[in-house]
Amino acid sequence: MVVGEIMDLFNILRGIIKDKDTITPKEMAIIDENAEYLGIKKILLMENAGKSVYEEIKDIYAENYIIFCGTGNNGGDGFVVARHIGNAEVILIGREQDIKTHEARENFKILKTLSEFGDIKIRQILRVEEVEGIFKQLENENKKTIIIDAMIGTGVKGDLREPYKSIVEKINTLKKRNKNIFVVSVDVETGNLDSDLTITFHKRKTINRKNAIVKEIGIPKEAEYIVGWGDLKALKKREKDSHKGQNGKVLIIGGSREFYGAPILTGLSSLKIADLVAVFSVNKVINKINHPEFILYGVEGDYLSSQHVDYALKVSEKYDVVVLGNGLSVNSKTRAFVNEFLSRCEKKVVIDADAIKLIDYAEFEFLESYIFTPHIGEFKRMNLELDNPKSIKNLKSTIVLKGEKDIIFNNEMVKINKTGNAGLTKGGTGDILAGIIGALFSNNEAFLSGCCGAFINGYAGDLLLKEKGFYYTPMDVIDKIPHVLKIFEI
Ligand SMILES: NC(=O)C1=CN([C@@H]2O[C@H](COP(=O)(O)OP(=O)(O)OC[C@H]3O[C@@H](n4cnc5c(N)ncnc54)[C@H](O)[C@@H]3O)[C@@H](O)[C@H]2O)[C@@H](O)CC1
Ligand SMILES: [K+]
Repeated sequence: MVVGEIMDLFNILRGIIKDKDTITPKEMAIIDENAEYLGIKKILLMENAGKSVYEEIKDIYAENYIIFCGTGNNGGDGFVVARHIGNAEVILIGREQDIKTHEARENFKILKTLSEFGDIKIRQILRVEEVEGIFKQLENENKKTIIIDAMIGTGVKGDLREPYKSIVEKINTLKKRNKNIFVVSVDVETGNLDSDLTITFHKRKTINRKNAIVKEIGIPKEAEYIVGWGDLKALKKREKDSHKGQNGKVLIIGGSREFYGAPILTGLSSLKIADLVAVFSVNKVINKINHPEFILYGVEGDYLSSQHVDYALKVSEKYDVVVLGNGLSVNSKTRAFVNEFLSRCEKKVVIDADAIKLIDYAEFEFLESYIFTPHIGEFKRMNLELDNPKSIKNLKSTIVLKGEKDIIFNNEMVKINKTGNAGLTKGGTGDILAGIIGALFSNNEAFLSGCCGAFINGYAGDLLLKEKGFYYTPMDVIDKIPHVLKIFEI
């Protein structure tokens, strides 16, 4: 499939799977990072965010501006608003050295310099008692005052802690007592703050309690649908004190008399990420495996068949994810195995290669617990009518359609991945992708696992292209997986 065809297909899917109007903080963080992946710096977005708040409030009459800023990027937006207003009192909740991000720090430094010459005042506080005086004064203030809440935005975790909790309560009480106070929240209302106006960025957030005004801040629509390092950062982090098994247990079911290498490649790539990897196959394959890292389950015969289903199901109970299909061969025995296994298996399954060809799609239900990884030839057998919205609406499984660009979709989301190059057309690289996705799927949602798997696999190929040109092997790709994970600090 050439790139033009891939883009046509992608655009058909985008026509059916509509963008969401309201997004979660996690989705916003992915978009934000992927805007940077596309070359748009976060500090530019912060500038646009702060400026858009200023534009929205500049015509509201006020003589006083007090901006409460937290130590994350929501606070950073507040610093930008202060600079645009020009005569504001900024209250940083924390110390300068507590400011968490580069962008917020840069904007704070500018404000500090401005405060030496102009009408910006800065205070750094740790306890609510340090602002009691301000609240007392504001209670009897006759001048119109705008309080800006740049305390916490989409980075909120759990219930509000002090001193935020008390500051929010104080502002709520103050508003009831003095009608001259107008409260504006930046992006998200902090805690249960009773703000009069909320200005949110790019898209409405699921955690907005009020009807927020949405402002564009220069995030291109492509940042919503391209796979980038933002997706990788959304993967569940490996805990430092985690123990064996917590980072994924993957069972590879595949292999046959003819094809013994495919499940090994899948297993080896899974092993770079997951804690435990097992291979279930015919003994002809198992006997050829001499990797001490694998747990091995062998059965008699040339092919897996229906008589092996009970055992395969029993074994699969010990694992988080099954990767099914690599090197299985296509015949009546393996067809019976695949269909019976899937109809009885309740685990998450990555369905690849021959398994995609063997499924009887007439009675098949595309469950949420499945990820399919077809190339276009396999995809065509899957009985999905892409120009029929009904067919896509019922598609709960995630599909990773491999090609020069990979399209990842289900009935709610569609994304495209641009990592990878022509060196990845060699036999075996598809097995590697299935292994990576299987490992990620142990601890992450299907769609995110599909996106990140495609990105990691392609990026490994891109590193190799730089080093060796197009002539690298599947084993080289496997060896590069840890490098990719290190680059993106996964
Ligand atoms: N997503 C985007 O595209 C953009 C985001 N920007 C801003 O960045 C914000 C997100 O920034 P961050 O991810 O740095 O996070 P936030 O600044 O929203 O929040 C993180 C800070 O809040 C503290 N915090 C979190 N939960 C708390 C709780 N329960 N009690 C007390 N303190 C708590 C954290 O310790 C940290 O200091 C957005 O809301 C938005 O305002 C903008 O700069 C522009 C672009
Ligand atoms: K806020």
